[in-house]
Amino acid sequence: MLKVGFVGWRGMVGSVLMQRMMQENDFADIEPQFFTTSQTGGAAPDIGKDSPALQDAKNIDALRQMDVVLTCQGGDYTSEVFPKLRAAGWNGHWIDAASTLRMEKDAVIVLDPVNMHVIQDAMANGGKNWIGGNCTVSLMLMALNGLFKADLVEWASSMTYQAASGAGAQNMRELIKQMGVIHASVTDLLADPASAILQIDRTVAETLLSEQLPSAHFGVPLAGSLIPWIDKDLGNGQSKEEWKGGVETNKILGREANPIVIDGLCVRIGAMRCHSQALTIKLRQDVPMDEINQMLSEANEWARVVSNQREASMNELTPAAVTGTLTTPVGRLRKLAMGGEYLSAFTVGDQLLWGAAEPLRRMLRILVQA
Ligand SMILES: NC(=O)C1=CN([C@@H]2O[C@H](COP(=O)(O)OP(=O)(O)OC[C@H]3O[C@@H](n4cnc5c(N)ncnc54)[C@H](OP(=O)(O)O)[C@@H]3O)[C@@H](O)[C@H]2O)C=CC1
Ligand SMILES: N[C@@H](CC(=O)OP(=O)(O)O)C(=O)O
Repeated sequence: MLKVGFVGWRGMVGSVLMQRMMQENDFADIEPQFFTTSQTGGAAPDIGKDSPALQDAKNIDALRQMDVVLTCQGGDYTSEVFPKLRAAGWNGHWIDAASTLRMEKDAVIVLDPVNMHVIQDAMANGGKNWIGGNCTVSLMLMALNGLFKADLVEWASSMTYQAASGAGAQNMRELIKQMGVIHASVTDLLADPASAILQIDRTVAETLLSEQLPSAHFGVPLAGSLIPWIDKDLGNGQSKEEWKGGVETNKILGREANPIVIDGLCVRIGAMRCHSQALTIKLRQDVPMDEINQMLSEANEWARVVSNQREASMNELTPAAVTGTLTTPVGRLRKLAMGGEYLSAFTVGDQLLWGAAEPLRRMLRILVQA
């Protein structure tokens, strides 16, 4: 059995990974060892089987005993520990949720329903570094897999509606606190059916910009507003999140030499943990809608086409409907007024499942079954 060291298992992404591994009985086929940056010697989590006490996640000698290290601890941890571990001669498999190593030459961005061929090629060539993709990119590729498989995408523009969870657990809490403060500022007015809506609106607008609104994590209001910038400013008008859309998509697809142009704007909205994206896709040819629907729905078992009708879109194509599930529905599919080669699409996916934990869990299974 492979000895697998888990780091970052109690964080938000790590907890979702633990839940999924227990649901799929993955722990039955590995020898787990849990690591920590803060509670060395503490008890391992309850995963339905005994595992030894927590070890120090910075202890290179302890990590070297593992066949696989799977980390959801974050980029700072990866930057500090990964080079030391490799320098110490460790030749095991490193599976990571953080972005740090994604664009390294010897790293594969893993999303096996989309790029199993890339993973298999790397394994055959001795690849050892397996990195989860950016959530927005992975969710877009899961939903639109059929079009990429058929090499129908000439270019795509993705306009995103990204959930608070992408910024971290504290940001999710802050979003709800902001909602609470906004509601509290107008509770009396709401209770009075005769109160003027413009009075309510004015009070809410003042609250959004007041000191009362908690904004230590987002820096600005998200509830009742949005934030049209995610991740670093690259200095050329593009955010780092937007840059990832192009480079990571092409790396996942294994087509860096012949890239598809992907670009757009990334926006944070007040959803909890589902990212949504509106896409304009330029097809290489004018393919009929029934063929497009079929390609998309047959591409993998999680992509599901939602018919482009009001009721279905409102009920099945929203963060509220998709949260906590592994489906990556795609809808609002129609040819745009620009012509038969221009397709619109709207997709939603759980940012912590296919967006973060699930590709890592499945990469571990691939190694276990190899
Ligand atoms: N959030 C996201 O959407 C995505 C995140 N990632 C990557 O995953 C990394 C981890 O993200 P995320 O899971 O959101 O990070 P968290 O902040 O939830 O967890 C990170 C670590 O913080 C420590 N920690 C301290 N206090 C607590 C607490 N009260 N509860 C739980 N953990 C605590 C834990 O380490 P210890 O047990 O050692 O103390 C934990 O492993 C990110 O930095 C990023 O690189 C990747 C894709 C998406
Ligand atoms: N940046 C993403 C979340 C994330 O962690 O992305 P990455 O793994 O590429 O750093 C978001 O804010 O929604």
